[in-house]
Amino acid sequence: MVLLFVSLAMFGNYYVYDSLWPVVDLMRTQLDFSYQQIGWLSTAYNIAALMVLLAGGYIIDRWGTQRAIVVFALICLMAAVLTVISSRFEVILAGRFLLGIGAEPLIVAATTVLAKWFKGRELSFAFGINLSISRLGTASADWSPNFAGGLYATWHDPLWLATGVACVSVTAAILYWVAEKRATGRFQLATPSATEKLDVKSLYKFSASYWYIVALCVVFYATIFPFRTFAIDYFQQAHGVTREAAGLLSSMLPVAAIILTPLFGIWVDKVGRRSLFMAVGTLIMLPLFLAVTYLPAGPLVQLTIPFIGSEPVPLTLLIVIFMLGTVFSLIPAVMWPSVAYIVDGARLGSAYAMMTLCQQIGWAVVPLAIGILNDRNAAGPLNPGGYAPGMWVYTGLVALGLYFSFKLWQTERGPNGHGLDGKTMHLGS
Ligand SMILES: C[C@H](NC(=O)[C@@H](N)CCCCN)C(=O)O
Repeated sequence: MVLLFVSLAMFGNYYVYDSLWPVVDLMRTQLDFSYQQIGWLSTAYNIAALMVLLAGGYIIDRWGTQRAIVVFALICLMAAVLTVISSRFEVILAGRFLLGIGAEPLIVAATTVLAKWFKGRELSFAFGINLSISRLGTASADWSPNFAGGLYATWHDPLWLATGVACVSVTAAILYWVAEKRATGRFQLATPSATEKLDVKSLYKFSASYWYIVALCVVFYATIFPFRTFAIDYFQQAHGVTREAAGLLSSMLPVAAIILTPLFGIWVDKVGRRSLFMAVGTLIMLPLFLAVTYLPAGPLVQLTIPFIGSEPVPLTLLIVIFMLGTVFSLIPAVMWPSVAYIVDGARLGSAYAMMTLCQQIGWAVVPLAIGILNDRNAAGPLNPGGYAPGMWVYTGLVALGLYFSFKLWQTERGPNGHGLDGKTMHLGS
């Protein structure tokens, strides 16, 4: 029950975050927002998250996970309301900032709960379930133009729906509190160690391999999340597909991740070669953004997601997005657990906190840069070529990722390796 309720709280959290992307075109036409302003709505979340992550797990440790999760879910609900109640850009921006304050610590608190309940038992499986249910929130937001198409006459109605989903998140958080309270004393729970706290003093001791993984993490998420920010609008404007079809296409990323991430996890656990998998994933990703930009769209094919919708989409887009979804499953499935293999247990919290902090910095900068580039190049249905510079930025970032993953692979094959290129691995102390 704890896993279910915490995952439902995460479902709401991911839904609210991603609910903005299907209304980008409406915000541009009805509120006259520029792409740069849309970029700011993404960046504001990361700036807030950076500030909260710097405070570390202090609040969670002090309040306990029960109170912390309810409070963070309530902050997400207030953020959802603030994002929708006014047409003023500053108010919507404040809503996205508040969301960053609530959402990222909620993710940290949820991770702490899982560690508390499942450490020494089925922790990886519990993480997998939790991440899949969270990504279902992302997919549902992408599907909302299909199952709630009637709301898409205005930019605000879909965001009121997101506010309703945030209420589900708060309810789930309260139910988790009740469930854990009732279970206290009946189960022996682990006390999570310094999980997710940032211990700055110990950072200089991390190996080169760790920093290559962090660098890959930065460029990977600085590519994939900003691409998702603009993807639905980009498919509509540059490829002329409907919002419904664009939503289905965009949802291929989280849908692939829901299905493939656990499968890749099992595969990699079996065969090892983690650094090679990361390099191969990055290599597959390299041509994809240029492919959507320059390849012919190809014939229309029917994309059907059972119970959600069925829309005609260009074949080239479908193939590219499916490949991107595969990479979105492979790299996180290999990258995050790899850290646990090369950093010893006592410093794992700091290692993950540092990685998440760096992730936010890259993820903060790129949407803004893409927004500015789209505006400067007058990107739109009359000038689809205006989106190309942004696509080159993504490609440049992936090329950097390829360099980092190659360096990681090279290091791991040498005398300073930790066995990430080997077949079998043992977890650090
Ligand atoms: C596991 C990883 N999670 C994150 O990167 C979080 N810090 C932010 C997720 C925000 C999604 N709305 C992932 O999702 O791959």
